[in-house]
Amino acid sequence: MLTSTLLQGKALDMRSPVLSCQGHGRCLSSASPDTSGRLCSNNLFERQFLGLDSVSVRWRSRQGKDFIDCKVGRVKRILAGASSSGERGTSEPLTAQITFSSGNSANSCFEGKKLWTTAIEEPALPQSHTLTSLQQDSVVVFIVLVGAYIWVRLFDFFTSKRIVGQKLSRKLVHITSGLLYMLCWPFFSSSPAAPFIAGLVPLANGIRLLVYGTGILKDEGLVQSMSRSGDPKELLRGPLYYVLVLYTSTVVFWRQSPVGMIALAMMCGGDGIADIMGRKFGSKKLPYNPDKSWAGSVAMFSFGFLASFGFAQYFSAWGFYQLDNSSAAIRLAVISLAATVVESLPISAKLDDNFTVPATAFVLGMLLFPR
Ligand SMILES: Nc1ccn([C@@H]2O[C@H](COP(=O)(O)OP(=O)(O)OP(=O)(O)O)[C@@H](O)[C@H]2O)c(=O)n1
Ligand SMILES: C/C(=C\CO)CCC[C@H](C)CCC[C@H](C)CCCC(C)C
Repeated sequence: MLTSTLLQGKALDMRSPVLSCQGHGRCLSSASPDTSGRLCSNNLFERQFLGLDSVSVRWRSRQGKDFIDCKVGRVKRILAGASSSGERGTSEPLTAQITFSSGNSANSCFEGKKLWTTAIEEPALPQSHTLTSLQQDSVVVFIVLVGAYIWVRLFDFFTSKRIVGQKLSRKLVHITSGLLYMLCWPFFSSSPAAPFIAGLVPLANGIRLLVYGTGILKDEGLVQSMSRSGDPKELLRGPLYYVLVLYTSTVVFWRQSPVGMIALAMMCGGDGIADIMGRKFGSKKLPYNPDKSWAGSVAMFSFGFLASFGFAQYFSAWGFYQLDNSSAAIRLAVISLAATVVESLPISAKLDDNFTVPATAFVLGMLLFPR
């Protein structure tokens, strides 16, 4: 574990954080205040470091002649920089996202845009000791691809053995596939190529749906567990939209923004549970749509909100972003309500829920959770 010693005797610039010099490496002379840090949303400050594996930060803010010690900032995430080859060499710059907060209003400790940075020269680890980003992503994507194939085959089996009815099987695949896929996102590397490698999973399943949906190949089990009517062409609608939304959320938003996660939580969790609860308890129909019910919509709002809030905690725990829980809860509730209202409209015949629900979440998510 690295030990840390704060830079001593540095006349702190107004509201400039002091990055500690730490580790087994040799501390180089501290760099001059560097304005290259990028002010991220939600109190994240991103800064490229040379050769660092970890930094610890203490942010002090001067108010008059006194300093206010903010809560010790901590490194949320070291995002390994990658050279063109996608490999991280020890000489490659790293990006650390660091959170700051303070005993008083965060702003007073966060207005600074300058960082004192201290680079540490570290002995280059022999390549054999470090799994390169590409190796890590290749292993993870292979595991998830196999997992996806087995997961869908499992429901084929349950359906064929009549352990689970065809309608319920389809909905369980709908609910669980995307959420399980999202749970795997943190295991990919922090290379810029990682989301595109992870996106191979929905892409491969989309190709599978195209091949079986167009009849190029036949697979009765897959069709039964993925369609309502048993018509292979149905794979080219709801299921195909579903994997396209998974792919879009992965490559456009990935884990750095909650927007993609919210769309998947609403499409997979919310819309999926609406069907199950609506069919079971949906005796009271909506006044403007006899095909949908209050039970289904209430279930969609509740489960969609809980799923998105839960995944927000999950990704925050991994350090990908830091959300203020009360503010995030309100924004997530607004998005969940909007997506639920859109899903309840009598438009499913023309516009598939697997398009309208995530589209609503994408638009509102980008407005309420700007990058
Ligand atoms: N708000 C909702 C949503 C669904 N349902 C119930 O669930 C059934 C299927 O809902 P729907 O969203 O139409 O699912 P599908 O479109 O069939 O399935 P998918 O979204 O996977 O295409 C509806 O007929 C209804 O009985 C409901 O009662 N209330
Ligand atoms: C029936 C479905 C939607 C209609 O509303 C769901 C279709 C599911 C896809 C065919 C399979 C998707 C697999 C995921 C991309 C990856 C899941 C990985 C995880 C580890 C199970």
